[in-house]
This record gives sequence, structure tokens and C-alpha cells, in this order.
Amino acid sequence: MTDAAFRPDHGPEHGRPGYPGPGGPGYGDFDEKRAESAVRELLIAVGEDPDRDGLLDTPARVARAYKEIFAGLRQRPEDVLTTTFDLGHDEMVLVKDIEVLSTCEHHLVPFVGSAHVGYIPSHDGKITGLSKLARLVDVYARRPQVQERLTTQIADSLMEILEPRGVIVVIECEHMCMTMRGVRKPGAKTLTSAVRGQLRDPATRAEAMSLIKAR
Ligand SMILES: Nc1nc2c(ncn2[C@@H]2O[C@H](COP(=O)(O)OP(=O)(O)OP(=O)(O)O)[C@@H](O)[C@H]2O)c(=O)[nH]1
Ligand SMILES: [Zn+2]
Repeated sequence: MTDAAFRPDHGPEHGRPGYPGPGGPGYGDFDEKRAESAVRELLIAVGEDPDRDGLLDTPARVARAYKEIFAGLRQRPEDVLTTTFDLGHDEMVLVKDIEVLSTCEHHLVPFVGSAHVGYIPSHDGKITGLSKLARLVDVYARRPQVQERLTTQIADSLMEILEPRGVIVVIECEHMCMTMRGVRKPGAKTLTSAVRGQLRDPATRAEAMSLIKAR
């Protein structure tokens, strides 16, 4: 996969010499051996014996798991968001309750919850399959993330690829870094939203929000 295929949407670290991105190693490449030895080191660091029976295969297993959990680093939104045309529909399309399984980039523990993704198709009726909206959520969720960036990346890539009249993305998640450790507040939900184009109009936005809230 070439560096040029990816947009520099991961913040300033990307593309620094020696790091993935333009001018660095292949952006998104997964180095399984390096991941394995890092997990082995981590086990030693926490006071475990990586050579005891139960842990022998753990570094390789964790490396494979990380490859899967961060598979979105090797995917582009345009790989999943295929488009088609349907002139017949120019009203809002909203897919609710898309499961979000992501990883907090601060602590590398999960944050989980739901995404609600809606758009108003372009005047020429450019649309996408409903499942593709869920696939798009996964492309960005399967990376080291913060919830705010996850939300805006989904909204911005939809705007770019579907060229819709408007987009709304609302995400509600529970962060394990606030549950398992640190402040330890199970049940606290973080809500983020990104609204673009005509969905910024108060009435349209209110309609979308009432559809999202309706159970
Ligand atoms: N804005 C934002 N913050 C997040 C997200 N995930 C985790 N955090 C926060 O990132 C912050 C990191 O804060 P630090 O003070 O550097 O780290 P820390 O000492 O481990 O913080 P505590 O979690 O408060 O113990 C914490 O407040 C987390 O709750 C996210 O998706 N968005
Ligand atoms: Zn965290």
C-alpha cells in the first residue's frame, strides 16, 4: 500500500521521519514481529514470566489481535464507501445504533457504544448502501482514536465521497479508561456530534436528533 493512498488524518505525528506516513515507513504497515516482542517486554515489565506455559503464545496472539483491532489503519474510506445514483430519494437517510468498538489512543483500552449516521443525498442523488455507513464507522474506529476525531472523520469522509447536502454523525460511547482505571466511573457516556451542510439548519438538525433519540 502506498503512502500517497492515505490522507494525513491522524494528526501531526504522522509523517515524521521514522514514523508511518509520507517520508516514513509505509503508513499502516503492521509489523507482527515487532508487536510480539513489545508484548513480551510488556509482560516482563508488569512482573510476569512470558516463558511460563500459559503465556508462551500470548505475544503472538496479542500481535494478531492488534492487527485486527487496528485494521482500519490499512483501509481508506473510499475502499468501503461505494456510491451509486438514485434520483428518486432526496430526503434524509439515517442509520442508527451502529455498534462502535474502538480503542482509546491515550490508554490503548476499548471505548464502546453506538454511532448514528445520517445524510441528505446530493441533488443528483448520489447514495451509498446502508451497510457501507457501518463499514465506514469501522474503518475509523479500528484505529487508535479519540471519540471527537472518530466523529469528525466519519462526517468529513462522507461529505467528501458522497457530496451530500448535509451530514450528521452522533456517537455515544463508554470509555474503559474511565471505567477500569483512573477515575473509575462505570456507566458514564460521552456524546459527540459532527454536523455538516444543510443539517446545520436548526429544524433539519432537530428532526435528525429526534429520529436518533426515538426508541
Ligand atoms: N477528549 C477525549 N479525551 C479522552 C478520550 N478518551 C480518553 N480521554 C481522556 O484523555 C485524558 C488523558 O489524560 P491524562 O491526564 O493525560 O492521563 P491520565 O493521568 O491517565 O488521566 P485519568 O484518566 O484522569 O487518570 C483523560 O482525561 C481521559 O479521560 C477521548 O476519546 N476524547
Ligand atoms: Zn483512555
